Amino acid sequence: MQEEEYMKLALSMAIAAKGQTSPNPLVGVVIVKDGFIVGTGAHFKAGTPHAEIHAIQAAGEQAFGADIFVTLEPCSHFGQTAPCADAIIQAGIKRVYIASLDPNPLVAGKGIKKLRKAGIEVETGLLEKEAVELNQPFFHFIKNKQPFVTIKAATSLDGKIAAATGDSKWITSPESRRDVHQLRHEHDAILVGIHTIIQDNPRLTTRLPQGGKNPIRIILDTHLRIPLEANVLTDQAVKTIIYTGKDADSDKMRKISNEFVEVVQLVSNVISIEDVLKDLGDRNIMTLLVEGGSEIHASFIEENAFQQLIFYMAPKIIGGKQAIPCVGGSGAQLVEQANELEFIDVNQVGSDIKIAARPRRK
Ligand SMILES: Nc1c(/N=C/[C@H](O)[C@H](O)[C@H](O)COP(=O)(O)O)[nH]c(=O)[nH]c1=O
Repeated sequence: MQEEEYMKLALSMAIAAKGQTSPNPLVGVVIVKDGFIVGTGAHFKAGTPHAEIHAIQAAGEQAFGADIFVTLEPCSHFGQTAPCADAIIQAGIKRVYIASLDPNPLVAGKGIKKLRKAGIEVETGLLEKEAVELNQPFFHFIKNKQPFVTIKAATSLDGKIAAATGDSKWITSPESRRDVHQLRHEHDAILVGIHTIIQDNPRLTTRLPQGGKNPIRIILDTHLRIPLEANVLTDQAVKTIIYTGKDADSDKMRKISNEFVEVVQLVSNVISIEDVLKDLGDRNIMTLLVEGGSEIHASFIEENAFQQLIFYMAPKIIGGKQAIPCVGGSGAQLVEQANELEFIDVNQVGSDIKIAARPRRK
C-alpha cells in the first residue's frame, strides 16, 4: 500500500463514527511498521480516548520506529484525555503523516511543533482536501460556535412537499426515508416548525434497523400552539426544546415543561433564526438537520443560515397551484436574486435522486 492508501483507510475509519463524536471532530489513525499495518483507531465518542491512543495501544511494541497516518493534527493540550502528541513521542513513532491541521487557532501547529522538537519527521497535507471536507461541521462549529446546518427536503419532481390537501405520505421511497434516518443519526439535533408538528405529528426519532442516536428535537413555535398530545411532547424518546415568542402563554409553558421538554422563550415575537442558532451553539450542538416544512426552509434560506442542503426528489408530479412548495416565504422577486448554490453530489437512492448542494463559495 502507498501512503495515500493508508490515509484513505484512516479517513474511512474516521467517517464510520459520523454522528458519534460531537462536539469533537472525526479522526482516524493507521500505524504502519515495515509495510505491515500494526495498529488502527478512530475517535468514537467525546470524552473517550482519541484515535491515536487506540491505534498506539493496538500497535504495542510495534509502534516503535513506525509511521503513523492521522487525519487531523494530533492534539497537544490536556483536554479530557492526555495529549496525543506526547503519546506519539512516548511510543517511539518515527514519522507522522497528517492530513489536515487543527482549525483552532489556539492549537494549530502546536502538535506538529512538539513532534518535530522531539526529532520526529512530520509530513502534512496528504489527502488534506478529503480530510477537511470530512470535518466541515466541526471546523464550522469551532469558527462560528453555531451548528453546521443541513436543510433536508423530500420533494416531488415538480418541487412539492405536499399536495394541496396537505397530504404528503409518502412522496419518497422507503430507501430514501431510511437514508433520512441515517442523517438523523448523524446529527446532534433536528428542527421542524409548528406546522409540521400539527400536520404530521412526527416523532423525529432515528429508526434504523441497527439502532442509532436520536437527535435532540427542536421545534420553532412562536405562539406555543403545540398540541399537548404531540408525540414530541409525550413519547419521552429524547429531549425536545421548543423556541417560542415573548407573548407565549406562560401557563402552557409551565404545563408542558419537564425533564424531557424545555421551552425557551425568546425576547422577540418573531423567532430569529440567528438567536436560535446562537443558543444551540451555546448548548454545544454542532450539527443541525432542518427537516422543514416549507416556511422553515424559507426562513433558513432567506437568512443564508445553512451550510448544506439535501433534497430527495421523487419521480412523481404532484402539481397544483395550491400544493405546498419545498420553499415557501415570499421568494426571490427576480431570478437574479435567487439563492445561488453549487451541487456537491447527486446519486440514486431507491427510485429517487438525492441531491446535495451548498451555498456557492465566493
Ligand atoms: N413526506 C415525506 C417526509 N416528510 C417529512 C415530515 O417532516 C414528516 O413529518 C416526518 O418525516 C415524520 O417524521 P417521523 O417519521 O414521525 O419521525 N419525509 C421524507 O423523507 N419523505 C416523504 O415522503
